[in-house]
Order: sequence, then C-alpha cells, then structure tokens
Amino acid sequence: MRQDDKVEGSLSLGDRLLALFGETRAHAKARRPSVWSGLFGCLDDGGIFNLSLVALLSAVCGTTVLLLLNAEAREVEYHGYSDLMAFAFLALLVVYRWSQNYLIREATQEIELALHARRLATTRNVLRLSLEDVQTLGLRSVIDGIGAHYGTLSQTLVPIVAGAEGVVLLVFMSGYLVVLSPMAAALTSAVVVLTVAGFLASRTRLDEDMSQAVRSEDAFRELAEGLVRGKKELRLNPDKRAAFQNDMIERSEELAMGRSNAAAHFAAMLATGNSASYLMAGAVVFIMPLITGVEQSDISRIVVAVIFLLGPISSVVQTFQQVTTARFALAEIAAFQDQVEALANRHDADQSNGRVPEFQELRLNGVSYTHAGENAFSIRDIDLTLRKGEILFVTGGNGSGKTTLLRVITGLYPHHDGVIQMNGLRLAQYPPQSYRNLFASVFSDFHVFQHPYGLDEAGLERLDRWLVEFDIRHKLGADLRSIDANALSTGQKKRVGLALALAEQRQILIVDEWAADQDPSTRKRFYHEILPRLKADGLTILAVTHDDSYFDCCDRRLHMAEGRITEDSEAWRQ
Ligand SMILES: Nc1ncnc2c1ncn2[C@@H]1O[C@H](COP(=O)(O)OP(=O)(O)OP(=O)(O)O)[C@@H](O)[C@H]1O
Repeated sequence: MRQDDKVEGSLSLGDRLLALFGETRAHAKARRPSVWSGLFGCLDDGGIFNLSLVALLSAVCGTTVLLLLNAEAREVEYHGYSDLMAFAFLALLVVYRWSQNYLIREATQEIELALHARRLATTRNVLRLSLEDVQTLGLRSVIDGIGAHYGTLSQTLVPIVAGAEGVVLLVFMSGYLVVLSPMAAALTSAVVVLTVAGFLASRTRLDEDMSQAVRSEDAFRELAEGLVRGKKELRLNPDKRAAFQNDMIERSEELAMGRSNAAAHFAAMLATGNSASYLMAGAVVFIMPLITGVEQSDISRIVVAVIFLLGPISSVVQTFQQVTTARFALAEIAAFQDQVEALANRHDADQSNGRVPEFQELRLNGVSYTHAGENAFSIRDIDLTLRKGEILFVTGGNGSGKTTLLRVITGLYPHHDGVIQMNGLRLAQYPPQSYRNLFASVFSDFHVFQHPYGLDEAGLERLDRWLVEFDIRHKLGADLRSIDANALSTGQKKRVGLALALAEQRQILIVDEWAADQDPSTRKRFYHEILPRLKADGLTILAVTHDDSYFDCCDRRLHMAEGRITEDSEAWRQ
C-alpha cells in the first residue's frame, strides 16, 4: 500500500491511535482530533471500533476464565470433575490468545504505517529544503528527526497496546470483583487510583528527567562519533587520548545519571504499585474477615480474583513508563516535523522537475550572500558572466568564499542581494529546479551514494566509460548499480565522483578543487586533456582551483579575496 496518498489526506487508523497518546504538536492540534473526537471519529471507519471489540472480547474471555475457574473449584468439591468446563476453559483460552495477538498485531501495524507516512512526509520536506536550511538543522537533528526517535517510539508500541488491553481486562475483572465483594473491589480501585494519581503527579519531573537524558545522549553521541572519526589523532597522541577519555567519562556519567534519575522515578512507582497490589491481597485475607465476617469459601474466590488482577495492574503500571517515553519521542518527532515543514513552506514552492533550458549565459550583478550565525562571512558585490562553452577558474586563499560563490551560482544557497540572470531572465532568490538541472557538481565535501541514483541504463554506460577513463573502473564491482566508496582512497573517491557527475550529462560542470588529491599525471591529464575535451563537447566548466601551474588552462580566471572578486582576467593562454 502506498502511504504517500494518506499523508495529506484523511487521518489513518494509526494516526488516530497516535492521537490517543496525546498529540503535542502545536499546529497539528488544529488538524488533528482530540483524544475523544479521535476515538469517536474512528467509529466511522470502523478501525478503532473493531479493535475495541477485539479488546472487549479478550477482556471478556480473560474474565470468564477467572469466573469459570472459581466456579469449577467450588463444583469439584460437590460434583467432581466436568469435561464440559475443561473444554470451555480451553476454548476460552484459544479465543483469548487469538484476540490478544490480533489486537497487538493490528494496532502496532497501523501505528507503524502512520509513522511511516509521517517519516515519508518529513523526508520529502527535508528533500525540498535548501542547503542552508539543512545546514541550519544539522546532521544529528535530521538523523534523529527521521530515524532515532521513530526507533524509540516503535519499541514502546507493543507494551503500550498490551497495557491498554490490560486496562479493559482490569475493568471487567473489577466488575466481577464488585459482584463477589464490593469491599474488595473498593480496595482494588483505591490501589489503581492511587497509582495513576502518583504517576500523573510525577509526570512533569519524569519529562524533565527524560529531556535531560536525551540532551546527555546527544552530547555523548557526538563524542562517540569523534571516537571513530578522530581515531587516528587519538591513537597517535596519548595526551589527547587521555583528555578525550576524561571527557567521555564525564559525559557518560551525566548520561547514566539522567537515565537513572528517570529509572528511579519509575522504579519507585513500580515498587509502590506492586506492593500496594500485594497489600490489597493481604487486606482481603487478613482484614476483610474481621470487618465484614465474610465466609471462608468466598475469601478463597476473592483471593483468586485479586491474584488474577495483579497481572493487568502490573502491566498497566509498567505501561506508564512506555507511555512517557512514547510521548516524549512523539513530541520530538512532531517538533522536527513542524520545523522542517515551516522551512519547506517558507520558500522553494517549486517542486517541478521543469524543462531544462538551453544554457547560453549566466550573469551575476552585485550578488551577495551571508552565512547564518554571528559575525558570519559574506560574499559581496559579485559581478560575473559565464558563457556557454567557457572554462572559468575561481582562485583565492582559504576561506576567501570560492565554495560559497559556487553554491550561490548553482542555486544551492539563495542570493540575498543583487540579480542573477540566466539567458537574460532574472532568477528568483531560490532558483527553480529547472535551473538547478543545469549543473553537475563535485564539491570538496561531495558524497558518493551507495547506488548511482538518477542514472538509467544509458547513464550507467556513460558512468562505466568515465570510470575507465579515470582508471578507477577496476576498483568497483561488476554491477555499477551498487557502489562501495568506503574501500576507495580520497583521490579514487573523487574520480568516482567526477565520473558520476559527468554521467549525468548536465550542461555546466562544477568542480571544487577536484585535482587537489590527484597524482601529478592525473592532474596533468585533467587540465590538459579532460577539460579541453569537455569544452569541445559543449560543456561549460566552473572550477575552483589552487593549481597555479595550470592557471593557463582556462578561458578566464576570477580571483577572490575576503568574499569579493578582486581580479577577473581573460586570455590566460597568451
Ligand atoms: N555553513 C557555513 N556556515 C557558516 N559559515 C560558513 C559556512 N560555510 C563556510 N562558511 C564560512 O565562509 C567562509 C568562506 O568559506 P568557503 O568554503 O566559501 O571558502 P573557500 O574559499 O572555498 O575556502 P577553501 O579554499 O579553504 O575551500 C569561511 O570563513 C567559512 O568559515
């Protein structure tokens, strides 16, 4: 089933079940139903109604098993063993098992599908975001927002659904207890009410503990990443290693404290809830006969009923922890979803893959862009013209703004000021996809995906040819639909990156210090053979380079310093 269609449309059963968790998403409240309207709204589509019927069936079976056991225990004394009762008992057990299994399976499946739809919608929105928005969100927040929090939530689903079923069972068994002994029923209700009240009273503290634990986890995860990424530096320098280890110990302690504070709260609740349950059974045996003069045979039946109640009570108490965890994860998911949605709606309404124009000329007049943050770096007053078939080099010192300029030109960053014209037509601040379709790029922080997305059979053939050309084909498997870039050196990976970019057959090629990691002969071939050949094929090339011995291999060179173009020189071939 495709969930995409459900995302914007009516609420699915899973969404309605999630609403029962208590949706905390601010603007979602307008769209989503309250717990009760969510519940009753479901009666229309039969979803929750069906699940409620199965939960009732399960509770009726569970209670009847208890009733039957109590009745049979008394009958055996007078009339002996009954085949019919034994058969009824087994039949009830079978139905009980089926209904419980069905309820948990169906409910968790529906919720997982709803979560899948949300994850999909958020992923879609993240794909719509501009590069600067994704950089603002940060890698970890994206990974958590579409991954980790969903994992946490998923782990709580089975216990929560089982707990919900426990609540229904509890109600039915309590009803039976009322019939047996109103006094015992009152004791049971008192225990349940006190446990729930205790949980609700400490919920704010629990939420704070959870937030603290999550913050500590984030900090620890960052360190754990450093443990792998910075392995070389740590391995070579014992002082660095010791200081890093101390930091890890501190963070780990913080994490342990955060987690154990939350666990301590739950433990106290669990222990109190369980002890109170046993106290309740004790009161039935030791105190009730003194107060009410109840008969011994009735006491036995009440005790059996109370013992049967202990299971659901304990399961409901344990569910509190899961519900808190689930609500927390859901709130984090919703907050991220809202943040991404707001960013995605702010601009870039263009989602079309529009017709790619025939590139003739790109002109920038007084263009500027400023990075986010305090004292952020800007590129300013950029004037440049790029014509079809040109090779344009951008040079300049580290941090002079070359990469930033390339990202503005490609539309990855919006231009904050000035005018960009393509073939004489002014571009919007966030240029449309049809414009971005002009470019293929190998930025210095490029990524090689596991699969060459976007390449059809003809594209794969082109990729194959370029890989052979760059003498890297033999390092990849026979089937280019799967690429393992982890086994490649930095220079080799860049060759694969360039081959992938060229296989896309775009009109403008952007390369950011591509040759920096290549051996001298490959570098020479790149500047003296590959670039001229691409130019001859009609490609326009925009390259950032520090290779001053090859500065003559372009048609024009722009030099940048402190975010401005300080030189724009033609005819470097003279
Ligand atoms: N995402 C970002 N957020 C904030 N500042 C940034 C960001 N990316 C780059 N900068 C800043 O912008 C400035 C220019 O960076 P840029 O990468 O454009 O320089 P560059 O000329 O390509 O440098 P290099 O030759 O070292 O690659 C730097 O001071 C950098 O710190």
